[in-house]
Amino acid sequence: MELEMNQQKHTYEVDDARRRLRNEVEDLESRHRKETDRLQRDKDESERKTRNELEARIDKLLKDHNEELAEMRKKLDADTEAERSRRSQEAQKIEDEYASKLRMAALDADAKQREAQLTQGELTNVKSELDRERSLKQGLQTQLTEATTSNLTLDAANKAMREKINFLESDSQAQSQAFNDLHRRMQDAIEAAERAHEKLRQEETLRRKLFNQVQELKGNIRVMCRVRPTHKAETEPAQISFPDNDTDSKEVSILGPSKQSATGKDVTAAYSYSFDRIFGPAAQNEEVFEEISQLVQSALDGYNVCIFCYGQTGSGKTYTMSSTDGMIPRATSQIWAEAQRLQEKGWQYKMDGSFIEVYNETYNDLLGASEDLDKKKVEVRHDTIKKTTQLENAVSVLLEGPESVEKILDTASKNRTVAATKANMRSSRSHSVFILKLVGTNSITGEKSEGTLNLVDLAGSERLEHSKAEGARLKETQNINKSLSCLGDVINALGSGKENAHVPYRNSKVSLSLVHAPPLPPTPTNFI
Ligand SMILES: Nc1ncnc2c1ncn2[C@@H]1O[C@H](COP(=O)(O)OP(=O)(O)OP(=O)(O)O)[C@@H](O)[C@H]1O
Repeated sequence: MELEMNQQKHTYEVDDARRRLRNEVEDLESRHRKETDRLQRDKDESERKTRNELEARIDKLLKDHNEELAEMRKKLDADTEAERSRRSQEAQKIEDEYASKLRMAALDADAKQREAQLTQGELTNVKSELDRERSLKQGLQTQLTEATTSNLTLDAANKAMREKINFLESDSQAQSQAFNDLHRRMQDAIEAAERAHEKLRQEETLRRKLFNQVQELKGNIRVMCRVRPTHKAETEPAQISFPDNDTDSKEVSILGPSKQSATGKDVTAAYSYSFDRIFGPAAQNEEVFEEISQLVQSALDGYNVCIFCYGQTGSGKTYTMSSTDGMIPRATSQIWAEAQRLQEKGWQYKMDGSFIEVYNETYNDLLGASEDLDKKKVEVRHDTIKKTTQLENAVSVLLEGPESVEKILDTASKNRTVAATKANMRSSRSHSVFILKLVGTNSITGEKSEGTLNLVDLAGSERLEHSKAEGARLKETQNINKSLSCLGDVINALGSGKENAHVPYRNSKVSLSLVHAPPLPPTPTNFI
């Protein structure tokens, strides 16, 4: 029992010892674990510190290294730059030396070339001197030969002269008589030529007078009619006949529309008109000009000539007046040629040309600047004391040859084109007046003449009721009709034949622009 109890006690003690041991082991293990953890932490901390220190050292080392590198690079750059500038200075020096050597060489070459040129010049001089000497020698030789020949000729002439002198001496009285006769005859011939010239001048004055008397006898006012050819577009042209086409060419007959008479017959009325001259559709501008060229001549003789073209729109007024072979170019070239011819007879002419447009009873200068159209105020002024008429504010061109006329017509045509863009059909709705002033003086006879040639292209003459015009067009048509009717009054007054009859020039701008001659009203004026 005691054994059992000892055994049990021993078991308890062993168990207790075991338990204690186990606890101690566990305690030891836990302390060991804690110690291991602490050690591990310490180790980690120490490693981290070491790593940080290492990294900081590496960074510092790297920074130091980079700085060192940058320093070295800077130094290297500076060294390189210094080396480069030293090298470029050296190169520049070499270049300068080379350039100066080149300059020297060029100067040398120039000097050599100049020397060569001088030598060449000298050589040429020597050559030309040699040539001169040669030709001098040749000339001298020729002269010598000629002198020898002329010596022989002179000898022969001398001999002949001696013989002649001998002959003349024997007949000198007869010779001097013949010479005196010849001299007298020559004086007579000179005097006869002088008389003939004088007579010619008198004849010219007489011719002028008679020529213009003939013109006046033909009528101061002449009315001619030109019928233009039918246009293709005209489907029902008027039936016109020319009964005396082969003789006088003064009659024209127009067939009216056919109507039924009271007896039921178709009758066609014929309307006949007579003029001073009729030009049919085949007539060319040349033929028309032949008829008026005598009037143009009168203008040179100091008369005032007006040539009008009147008719409805499209009837051929501009074609007759201003086409390239129309009356204006033809008249001016005839005047130019005639003025040249009259120079022989002592006449000198000054010719001034102006070209104006009368639109809506206002003057426009067709030779002025196109931008001045409808802006610049052109006026006609009469000086009743000086008995002169002036176009104020309008360009007047001195005619220095037929080409000046071309220039005038060209400028006028350009201005008319500009005007046409302002108002459609404006050229048909305006009158244009070409004015040529001709002032002549005769230095031999002392005569003077002052004439004017007016070539007028009138506006189209539509009837108001036919034109169906309204607004601006109505105003234009009224102005045209008024001016044409006033012009008719002027022509009637001039044609009345009454002396001192009042001529209403001032009632319209177009007639006013045609009064040019001193005294007012003008000296014989011819109209077509
Ligand atoms: N005799 C002619 N021979 C050939 N063609 C002509 C003749 N007359 C006129 N013409 C032609 O008829 C057309 C009208 O003529 P033009 O322009 O001269 O008429 P106008 O009377 O001046 O008209 P407007 O009053 O409109 O200015 C033009 O094409 C012109 O070339």
